Amino acid sequence: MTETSVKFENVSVDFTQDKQTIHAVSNVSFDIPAGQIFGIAGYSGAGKSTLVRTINLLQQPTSGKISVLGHHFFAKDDHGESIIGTSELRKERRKIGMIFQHYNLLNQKTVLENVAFALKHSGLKDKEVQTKAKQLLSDVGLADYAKHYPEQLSGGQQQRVAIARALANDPEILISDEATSALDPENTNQILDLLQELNQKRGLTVILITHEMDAIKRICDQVVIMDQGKVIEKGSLIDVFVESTNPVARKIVGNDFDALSILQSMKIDTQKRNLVKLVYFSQEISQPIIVDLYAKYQVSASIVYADIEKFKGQPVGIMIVDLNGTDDNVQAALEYLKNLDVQVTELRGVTQ
Ligand SMILES: Nc1ncnc2c1ncn2[C@@H]1O[C@H](COP(=O)(O)OP(=O)(O)OP(=O)(O)O)[C@@H](O)[C@H]1O
Repeated sequence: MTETSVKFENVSVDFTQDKQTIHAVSNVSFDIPAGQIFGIAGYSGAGKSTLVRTINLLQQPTSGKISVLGHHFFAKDDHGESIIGTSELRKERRKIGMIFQHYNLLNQKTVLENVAFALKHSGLKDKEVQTKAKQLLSDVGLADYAKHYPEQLSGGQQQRVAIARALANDPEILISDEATSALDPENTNQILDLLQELNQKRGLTVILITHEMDAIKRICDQVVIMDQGKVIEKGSLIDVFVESTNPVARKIVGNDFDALSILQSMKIDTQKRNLVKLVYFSQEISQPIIVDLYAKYQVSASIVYADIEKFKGQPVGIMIVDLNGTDDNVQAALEYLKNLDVQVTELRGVTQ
């Protein structure tokens, strides 16, 4: 398996409408590592769907370069254009499954027939098709629903059928474009957990396009935030949700972890106080930190703000503390915290 599943290099997509040019995607470059759950988030109209449609060339870029699973798919610059051949593209597209907000199931066919339909060109014999389709339904938790018709199923169950169908050709990449947007919170979480299970069991790369930040926080390893066609933030969940200082990205991901917004809302004067933000990755660590700082360095730490959030099931804590002690002791205490793998950001003067 290649290490990078999708590589975008300076990808742009323009549309012309009523003689106006819409820059739906502008000069986007990033890699999606194989085997990850990779989120692409942003407001409606940010360019997310257009960008992911370039992966399997359902949408041809205006310029830029795209490689998928180590294969060159498309390149266009001032010197010319090169595009993967039609038959090779057809073959490669089988490695890319897609699910959408709309399930697009055939209502006159049973659930099993819907999945079997996707195996029509697989070269398998009828019996093998039936066996594989049944296995796929079992993989998505619908073993008992083979003979049902789509309309007899809930939205969440129908999306499971769509997932089974998308997995029919054993893809290496599954693109989920707002697949949970029409579902209630419980069904949303069940579908997200299924995507995570498929990622873990099959090594499937999942590309999750969504405007729902809770979905990203629940299962993604990395995320890019798009706004007006551009990537404005990218990195791990901690990089984006906790450490980002990009004002638009902050608005999109929320302010729960943003020290600046927290301090502004509390009207705290950061000029006069020795405030630091501590981000740590274990629930148990907060109490010992405070006690240790005093015991080891005679630095008292009053808690201004504390919160714990789960990122991909792992609790992450954020505290803003006001440190009091001699300058040397405060510096020694900060070094001690950094050695404990606590991310330390000094906040003196962040609010003016
Ligand atoms: N075929 C098209 N012709 C003209 N404009 C388009 C076309 N497809 C998309 N756009 C425009 O490109 C921009 C990006 O749209 P896109 O659907 O990629 O955004 P998005 O982030 O996926 O949002 P949403 O979740 O609402 O679909 C929007 O301004 C949209 O109106």
